[in-house]
Amino acid sequence: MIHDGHGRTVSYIRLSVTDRCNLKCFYCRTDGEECFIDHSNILSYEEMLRLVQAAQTMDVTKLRLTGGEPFVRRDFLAFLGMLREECPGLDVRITTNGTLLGGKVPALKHLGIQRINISLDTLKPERFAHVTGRDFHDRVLQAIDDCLHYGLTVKINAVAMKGINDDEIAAFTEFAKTRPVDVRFIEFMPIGGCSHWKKEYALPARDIIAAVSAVADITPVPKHAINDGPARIYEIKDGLGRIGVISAMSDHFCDTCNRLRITSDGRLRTCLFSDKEYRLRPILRSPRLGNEALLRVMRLATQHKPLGYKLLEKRLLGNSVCSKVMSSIGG
Ligand SMILES: Nc1nc2c(ncn2[C@@H]2O[C@H](COP(=O)(O)OP(=O)(O)OP(=O)(O)O)[C@@H](O)[C@H]2O)c(=O)[nH]1
Ligand SMILES: C[S@@+](CC[C@H](N)C(=O)[O-])C[C@H]1O[C@@H](n2cnc3c(N)ncnc32)[C@H](O)[C@@H]1O
Ligand code: SF4
Ligand code: SF4
Repeated sequence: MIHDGHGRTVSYIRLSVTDRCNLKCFYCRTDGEECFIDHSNILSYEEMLRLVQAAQTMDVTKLRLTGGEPFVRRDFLAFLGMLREECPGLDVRITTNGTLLGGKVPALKHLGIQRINISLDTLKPERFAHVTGRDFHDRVLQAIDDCLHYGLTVKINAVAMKGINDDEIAAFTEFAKTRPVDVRFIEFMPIGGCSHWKKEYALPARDIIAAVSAVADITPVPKHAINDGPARIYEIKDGLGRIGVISAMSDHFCDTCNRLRITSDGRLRTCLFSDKEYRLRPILRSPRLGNEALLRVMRLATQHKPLGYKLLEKRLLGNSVCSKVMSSIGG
């Protein structure tokens, strides 16, 4: 088990397989012009597999595949197959916008995917189109139903924004009451050079929980396992599902942070809020350097993993805590 300089252990990698996405959620893709990483700089699946295998030797047990939109990348299912074959025992999860899942859920099940996080900020179709730029609300609802039908564990991610979807907390609570899903409200984070974040959008977790409590009887669930995510989860009395909050802004969870991020062009980021990156691609592509060199950098990076909330307090970039957009970091 590898420890960082603040005594935390790393057991979880978030790997972005692409920076491309078929949606343009206004809180995430703030890059005005379409500006994607050049194909030649995107890691091949073989290179990604090498990174994952190296991470496993550092006792990483959980891998989340994210993006951009992971299902936009060609042969993504084949990559899942490679991971299943080459990394048995690894807990592989996916975070997706759900819009491209149509017809793929049986294959996911077959490939051993048991858990999936699907983003859905609103239960209103017109609002969905307004927030994401595409009219795909039906597809996401269908994807959630398909995943539940095939027995996958589903978490819903909803970025909570005052003036945008704060009037839907009761509706989402009902959604979680009537389906076996965790609906997690995420506080809007000021990520990306020209982030659209404004304090007027801020909806702190305590206000969300107060609004949920007004319509349901909820009880906090204690965290148990090292790989429990950053969400604080609440059971709903007589509900099939649960409600959660990811309070990255108002009540940070940096002291239990157990994760590293790798972008699709092979840059290791030790904190969502820090622009400091460690370039793994040149090592992967060097004919001279092997896994030992990769591991050396990964260990060194981990030692210097910061406490993100301190960067948030400083907010050196004005509105934003870091310059890279969320869709190219992976969330
Ligand atoms: N600040 C911060 N936000 C995070 C971190 N990990 C995840 N998030 C945010 O939480 C939201 C949901 O992330 P997911 O991709 O669903 O991953 P997760 O919450 O770790 O998932 P689980 O392991 O299923 O709980 C996204 O907006 C992420 O950016 C983190 O370490 N720090
Ligand atoms: C960057 S997306 C990538 C995966 C996939 N495209 C999706 O939407 O689930 C991962 C998560 O980051 C969240 N996210 C994006 N921008 C955010 C922001 N500024 N603040 C909080 N969460 C954000 C999204 O809602 C999503 O749940
Ligand atoms: S990466 Fe995810 S959150 Fe960002 S624009 Fe695409 S679908 Fe929306
Ligand atoms: S802000 Fe950085 S240190 Fe804090 S929980 Fe997120 S990734 Fe970890």
